[in-house]
Amino acid sequence: MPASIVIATRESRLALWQAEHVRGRLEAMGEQVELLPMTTRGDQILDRSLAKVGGKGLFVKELETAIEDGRAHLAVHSLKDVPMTLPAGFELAAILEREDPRDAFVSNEHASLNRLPDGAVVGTSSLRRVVQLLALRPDLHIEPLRGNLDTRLRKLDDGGYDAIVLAAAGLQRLGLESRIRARFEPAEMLPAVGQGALGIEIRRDAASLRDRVEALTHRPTQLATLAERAVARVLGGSCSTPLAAYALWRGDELELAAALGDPVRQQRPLLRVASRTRVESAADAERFGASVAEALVAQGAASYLSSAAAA
Ligand SMILES: NCc1[nH]cc(CCC(=O)O)c1CC(=O)O
Repeated sequence: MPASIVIATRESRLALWQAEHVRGRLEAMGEQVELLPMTTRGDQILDRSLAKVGGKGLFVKELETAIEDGRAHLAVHSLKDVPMTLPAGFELAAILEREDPRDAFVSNEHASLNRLPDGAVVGTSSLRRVVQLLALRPDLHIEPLRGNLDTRLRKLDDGGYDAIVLAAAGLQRLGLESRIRARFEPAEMLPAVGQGALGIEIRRDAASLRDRVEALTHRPTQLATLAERAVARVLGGSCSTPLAAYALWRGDELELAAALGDPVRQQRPLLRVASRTRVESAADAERFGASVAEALVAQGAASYLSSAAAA
């Protein structure tokens, strides 16, 4: 019996829930597991938009250092926070079954986006959510909203916003489902790449650990999210790119939808692509995602993306 597996985790309630969830799954397979909680730069910086301070990688870097140093063996991430290309020497050893991928409308006074009064204030710092909210309701005032889930809910309750938008999966994991007033259908608010799924990161040279962990992979989620991640990778997306991509199984075919907004001219019409094909392997999924990215390029994605570079 090998020694216990150490999971490096952020200390937010959501990160701890996710790490505990994976601990439970591994223990059910007979593994011994310990958690190593740590604070990351991304958790410390709450006053600036993530896009400006270095992106989502900020939440991941310290965890990777702990794995590199041998203080921990793996990290559990919300897949949507994992950069499209991992640093050399790391890989995703498992992708767990996706939970609710949708975005949630959260408000104390209002039942849904459609019922918000003209000019209402909606909180989100996600450019993906901003451009899709404005496409649905050009009258809205969007205000930045950062912090972990509890912080964002407190800022709503303090009266700074009429409504906020959060991932349903995060709220559900923390037992905060009752805060959800409405769920957006993917057709109106397309989820982020990987939203609702968990990924397990290990060192690429940890072959025996990979063998022990990869049994947690849910193959349909893995293929769907590989396709989504390929869209973002081919477009060269970062978190300053208002990109959404969501893949859904229809029998043995994968249906992949993607939407791209302009990060600067946020009212510009979104570019949208939806396509469906048979997917049987990781290579199929990545090719499919790349073809959807190419379709966005054919619609003029470059002019949307160069807006980000100029900003
Ligand atoms: N960006 C932060 C983040 N990363 C993962 C989730 C939710 C859980 C998930 O999507 O798996 C959230 C909160 C949110 O976007 O509202």
